[in-house]
Amino acid sequence: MTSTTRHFWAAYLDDLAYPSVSLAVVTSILSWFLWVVINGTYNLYLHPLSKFPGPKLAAFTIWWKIYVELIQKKDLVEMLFELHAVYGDVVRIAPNELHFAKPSVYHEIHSPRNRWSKDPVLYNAFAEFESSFTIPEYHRAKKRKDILQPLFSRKSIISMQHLIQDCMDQMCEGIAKQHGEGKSTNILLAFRCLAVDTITSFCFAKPANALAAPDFQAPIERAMTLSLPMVTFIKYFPAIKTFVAHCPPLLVSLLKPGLIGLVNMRKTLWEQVLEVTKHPETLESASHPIIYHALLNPVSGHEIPSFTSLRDEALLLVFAGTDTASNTLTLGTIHILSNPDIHKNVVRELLEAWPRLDDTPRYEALDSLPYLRAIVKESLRLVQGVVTPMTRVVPVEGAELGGRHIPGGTVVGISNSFVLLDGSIFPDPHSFRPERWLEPSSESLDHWLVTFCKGPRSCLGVNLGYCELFLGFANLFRRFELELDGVSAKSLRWKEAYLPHYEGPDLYVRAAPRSA
Ligand code: HEM
Repeated sequence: MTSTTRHFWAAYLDDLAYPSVSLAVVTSILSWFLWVVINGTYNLYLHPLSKFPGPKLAAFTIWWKIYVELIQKKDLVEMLFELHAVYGDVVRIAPNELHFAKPSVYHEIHSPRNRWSKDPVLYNAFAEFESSFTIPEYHRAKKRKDILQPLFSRKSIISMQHLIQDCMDQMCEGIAKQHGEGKSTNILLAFRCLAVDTITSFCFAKPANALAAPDFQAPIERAMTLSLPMVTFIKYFPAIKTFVAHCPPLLVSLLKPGLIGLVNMRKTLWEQVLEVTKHPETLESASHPIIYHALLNPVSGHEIPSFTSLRDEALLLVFAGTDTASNTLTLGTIHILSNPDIHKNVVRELLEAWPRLDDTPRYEALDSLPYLRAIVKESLRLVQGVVTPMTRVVPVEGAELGGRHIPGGTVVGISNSFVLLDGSIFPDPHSFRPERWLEPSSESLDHWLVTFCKGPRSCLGVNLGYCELFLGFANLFRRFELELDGVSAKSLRWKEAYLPHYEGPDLYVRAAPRSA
């Protein structure tokens, strides 16, 4: 024993005789260490998942995954591809979590027959209270989604498409104005502003007015961009979420000035919730049906959500509908402009279907254009929607996945990337090839287009999403002659932050308005 260790133990034994703060600290650390070792040993050798392959450290402790994501700053999905190459189709990536690689397992996990819960660890990171997105249990989430579903049905979207077209018109005016000033357009910013105004005008009849910001530099856009990467931290350290949610606006603006747009947006949404809950009669003055008509309707036989839950529902809808749609439009636009043949084909089809610029076609007409349809699908495929595995919890009785029995309580997932980038389903999967959706056998591909997820927890906003994509591509490519300004499809770089989070250079596009 060295003299230092001798000294430590002597002090420790002294403390035992005369308990003190230092004794409490040392005892807590030793107990914690002992607990980690006992728990880790149980996880390795006795846990129901101990027979599944994977890195030993991942099986031992959740800290391995935290280390990879937060310290190494590696994308989880990138690591998953590496792990499957070593360990095969099923990998244990945390003490109680399995990830699968076979695309067929996607339809087993997200089967319409399943009533599985969402994994609370992941989904609690998104909001403090309940919303259709974050309620873990199927039955409770279904009740909430059933209330909202009619508003987001295809019929409802078709009847309210003028709201979306109004946002398109405003975006196109902004782009034309930039052209008039001799500027190129940052197309990602333009689409983000478009998406946030569309969702806020559709859901609340209160557009965020992001499209009115000069050069699409809207504070709300900036704030949403800054806040998304926080999800990766918050899922492991949920206390951060509570801190941020209760932080006085002044402190937020001092700590992270970019987040002030979010503070303002929350304030606006919450004031509306306060107004409609206190004075439901104000809903009569709304210009069209909004989410509160459904959520606060006592005759529908549903429980009326609490004030806090309504608040979080509103905020989550804005987040769910903004980056998803704008990422898809951006990725598609940059790929189309990087491929002259694809560009020519889509413009030719649009000029035929939309001969006079003043006669803007309706969504139903655009939806039937085969090449535009192929563009929309290929953009959805390559953008992938959500890249982090959308984890679900296997019910107590266990389940068969990929031909193996999975014990009840296991957290299971398969990232969208393992389906949408699978070369046996989509040959040359990293290339943007709309033609793949036009080939005779392409109908069977729809089964694998999982960008909106599948099953009972699939996207509530799928119809609104499709309408935005068809109108977005059609308006941009019909109304403008476009070319890339110093970027290409190779510039597109994304980092995983649950969604793909754009990290590449600013995506400038020169957009000259067509005269007819
Ligand atoms: C291109 C556009 C969109 C894509 C690719 C997309 C994709 C997805 C995906 C993959 C999920 C499953 C998430 C998970 O379980 O972790 C989801 C769920 C959801 N989406 Fe979308 N979405 C889009 C647009 C929208 C829009 C416009 C809204 C607005 C209403 C919306 C609202 C929701 C909601 C509320 C859920 C939660 C459903 C549930 O948990 O049962 N999405 N979306």
